Amino acid sequence: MSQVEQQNAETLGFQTEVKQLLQLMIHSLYSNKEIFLRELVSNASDACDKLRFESIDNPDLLEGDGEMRIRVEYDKEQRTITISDNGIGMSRDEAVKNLGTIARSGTKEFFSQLTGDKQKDAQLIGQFGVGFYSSFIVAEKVSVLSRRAGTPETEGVLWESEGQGDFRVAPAEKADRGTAITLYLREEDAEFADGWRLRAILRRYSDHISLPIQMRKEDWDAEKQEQIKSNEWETVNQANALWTRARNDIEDEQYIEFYKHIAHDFEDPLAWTHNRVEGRTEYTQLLYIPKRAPFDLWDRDAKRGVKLYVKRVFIMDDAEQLLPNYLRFVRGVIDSADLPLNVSREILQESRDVRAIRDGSARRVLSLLEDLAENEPDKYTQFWQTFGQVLKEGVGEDTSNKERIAGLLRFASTHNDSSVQDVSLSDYIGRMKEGQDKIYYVTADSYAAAKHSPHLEVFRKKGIEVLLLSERVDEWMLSFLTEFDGKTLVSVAKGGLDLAELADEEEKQKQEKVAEEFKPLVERLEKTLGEKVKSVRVTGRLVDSPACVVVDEHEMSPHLLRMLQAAGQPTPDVKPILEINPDHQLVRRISEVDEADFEDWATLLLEQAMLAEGALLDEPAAFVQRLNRLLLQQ
Ligand SMILES: Nc1ncnc2c1ncn2[C@@H]1O[C@H](COP(=O)(O)OP(=O)(O)OP(=O)(O)O)[C@@H](O)[C@H]1O
Repeated sequence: MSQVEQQNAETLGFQTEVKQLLQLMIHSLYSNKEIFLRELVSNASDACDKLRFESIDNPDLLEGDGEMRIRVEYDKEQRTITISDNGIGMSRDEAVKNLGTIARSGTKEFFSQLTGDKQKDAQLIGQFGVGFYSSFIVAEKVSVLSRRAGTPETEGVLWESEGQGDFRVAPAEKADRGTAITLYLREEDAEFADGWRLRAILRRYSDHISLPIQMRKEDWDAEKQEQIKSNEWETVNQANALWTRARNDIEDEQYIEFYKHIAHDFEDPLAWTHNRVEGRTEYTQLLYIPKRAPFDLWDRDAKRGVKLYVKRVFIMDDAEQLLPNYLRFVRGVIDSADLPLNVSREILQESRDVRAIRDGSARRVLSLLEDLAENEPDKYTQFWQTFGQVLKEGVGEDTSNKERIAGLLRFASTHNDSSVQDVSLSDYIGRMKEGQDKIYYVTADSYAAAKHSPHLEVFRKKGIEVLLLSERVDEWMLSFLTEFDGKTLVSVAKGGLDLAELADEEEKQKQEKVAEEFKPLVERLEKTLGEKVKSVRVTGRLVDSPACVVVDEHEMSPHLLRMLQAAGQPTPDVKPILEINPDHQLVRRISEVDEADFEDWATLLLEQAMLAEGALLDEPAAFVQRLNRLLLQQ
């Protein structure tokens, strides 16, 4: 009979998401079952870290025992494994909340991305993190006996579940604080209740855990021909903080496992950097770049990934002051030798040491990225695809490193005619035409809109490269990035575009002549369109399109205006400048139409220019009527 089937026991349902996660996990993660141990040891280690931190202010919590440790026991006959820790433990309410619900940011995104394809979903689950629930990959029943540090022995809790729809909780006695989790293994998973097997898994996945992980010592009994457990405990991992070891003494495999522990990620990291910084502020940093984006990457208030330690004592998770926001995808550990142990978030905000750590860490991450970009371009491309948009925020956020961040940016460009963002500003400069001293770009709502922008026509004709920008953050970023390596960045959609530098004498003369010739039409258009435009002028920038709209150099681009409007922000009233292509048949035709039709033609010219540029028309129905009227005249 189950231990929980007694008085005062309560049966509660799992949150729907937990049920779903359990189902998915059992069916998707069967090929990598042994990870359950890593997850449980990782939680046990976190629980000890939390207690150590809370006990700085409240030493009574330690109940006279400050030696944290994790123990792993097994019973072959009973087919059980028990993982116990003397960490912070859980009260009844905490057990119900923590082991019955998922309250993590990104949960909604995670569930919305599931496909039903086992392999893909397994990967997603890995990214999301399975934690405690991974016990059910191998266990048909799990029982958790826990008591929060500092509470009476009678206030323990026993939690039990078969990992189906519900779980049971009941009050329980527990002499020592902390948590003991017992897995009742499924018959087919009995192999895990074995000393060799458990030791091997612990060494493989949990060697970096800084607390001792202990198992009962075992000796070979020649007579019985089996391993006999003694009462003595032995430590089976190295049990010192990985980041305190010398780089040469750490295998890549160990770095990778450590990453999985701190980042709660199944995937290997993309790259890492590990350094001891000496001097006025002393600290050790071990920082990782993940391969995949977490589910809450776009949530600027989501947890950050850097854990703060002070002299190897865990202080806090997601210490946002340790890295600038635009590097929020970085995971890792920073261990300071200077900060006080009782440091609070408020102190962190003001500390000079923290500022030094933050600057130093940002520089390290940028060096790591520069190194990847130069020496491992494939990895850098992967990085850029995943986190490029976040890094772009740095151009505006981190003035002291602006030039370095700009050097790391990658763009789609007319040069390779593909949506892949792999052109750097230096690549662009290296390909500049003779006489060209500006970096040209276009911004639009999508790659396709950017690529087909009428503003590009003359650049195509002259073979001048233009960067194609279509991410939301781009406009904002460009307002900070006006120059790179002494070259100004110029939007091809802004009025002041001076292509004179690229036109020869003959062309210039021709343009002036044409402008004179079209003066009457320009004036007529201006009069007819009135308030709808700021002005009308002849342009040399178009080849295939009859007209386009531009804004003045210092005005907000139409794309930015639209983004602000969509976000409900107030926007200035910016009127477009209509530019017409004197070589286009339609433009020639307009100069010849009857006065009665002229307004329709003029308005249509403006409207189609706006549509081509990605704008929404104020009166789309009127546009359609106008178009139909003119079509029927043919
Ligand atoms: N050994 C333990 N001692 C105390 N609390 C624990 C222990 N194991 C789990 N918990 C509590 O249960 C919560 C849920 O654990 P779970 O492993 O599902 O998720 P997590 O550790 O928060 O995140 P992840 O899924 O990324 O590992 C933990 O956040 C912690 O509060």
